[in-house]
Amino acid sequence: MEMNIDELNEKFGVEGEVGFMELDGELPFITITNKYAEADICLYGAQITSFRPMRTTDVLWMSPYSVFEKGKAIRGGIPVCFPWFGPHANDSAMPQHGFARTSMWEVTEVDTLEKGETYVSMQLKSSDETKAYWPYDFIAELIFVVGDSLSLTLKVSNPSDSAISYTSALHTYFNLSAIENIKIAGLANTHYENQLDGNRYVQEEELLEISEATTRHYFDTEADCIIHDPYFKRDIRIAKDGSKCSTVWNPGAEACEQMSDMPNDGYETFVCLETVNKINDQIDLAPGESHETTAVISVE
Ligand SMILES: O=P(O)(O)OC[C@H]1O[C@H](O)[C@H](O)[C@@H](O)[C@@H]1O
Repeated sequence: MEMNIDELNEKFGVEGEVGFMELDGELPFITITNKYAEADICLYGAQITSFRPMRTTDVLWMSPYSVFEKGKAIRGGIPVCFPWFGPHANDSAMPQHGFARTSMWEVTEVDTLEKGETYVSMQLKSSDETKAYWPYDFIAELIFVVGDSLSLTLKVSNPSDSAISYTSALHTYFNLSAIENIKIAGLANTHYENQLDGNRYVQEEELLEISEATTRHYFDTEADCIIHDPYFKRDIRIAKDGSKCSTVWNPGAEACEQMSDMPNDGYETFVCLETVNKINDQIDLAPGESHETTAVISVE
């Protein structure tokens, strides 16, 4: 049973730190304020839409034209793509990026950790509704730790007695001063598939700069990536675990114009650098197994 705002506040609210409210329409959000940062997480999609370490501008980009309506994906923050990332493998009628981002998640725990960070866990379990898209049993948990860094972990468990396989992404939209100002470190000498021409390449440049529509899926990337943004005077570091694939996406001007939930110049102020399990890193879970994918985002 879905809990209402009063019930959520009663059960999980923490005076002065964690509250529940309807923001941007009728969708319920968790709002977090602690000594390190502020953050907003929507229960629809378990999607964090804002992470503001103290005295810095938002690390996450949100489209001002995003819709906040059940049945539609929220544009910005960190959508969770699961149990598939990208189009469905063999049925084009299925939703792009799976159903996790358009499902209501249940809050299972809220806690204040020893050093004052806020811990939130949310859960999405298989149901008749999810089985209409994907006929398997699963338990997905998304665990956030909001401190001076933001950590999120997608843990997927297989409670059934047959194997399951999935792909996923923590599809992070980073807020930039401007796309032409940034350089991304951490991807040099790695192989990638360019989704826009279907070919595979090696990135020879030390630093990636983005000057046109870009959709690259990098393999065997386990190192930290750093987005240097000199005009915002910050470096954003993305460390990860349990993921060997990273996707870099920016739609560029032309594709951006086609997207109704993004202003025409939206592409100028974000880049998606996504923590992915796909291509050579699909996850296969035997009965009883689980897998954790973690991204830790910090500002330097
Ligand atoms: O528009 P969405 O369904 O949210 O997808 C946005 C983008 O997500 C990923 O980065 C894919 O690689 C892109 O091909 C896609 O355009």
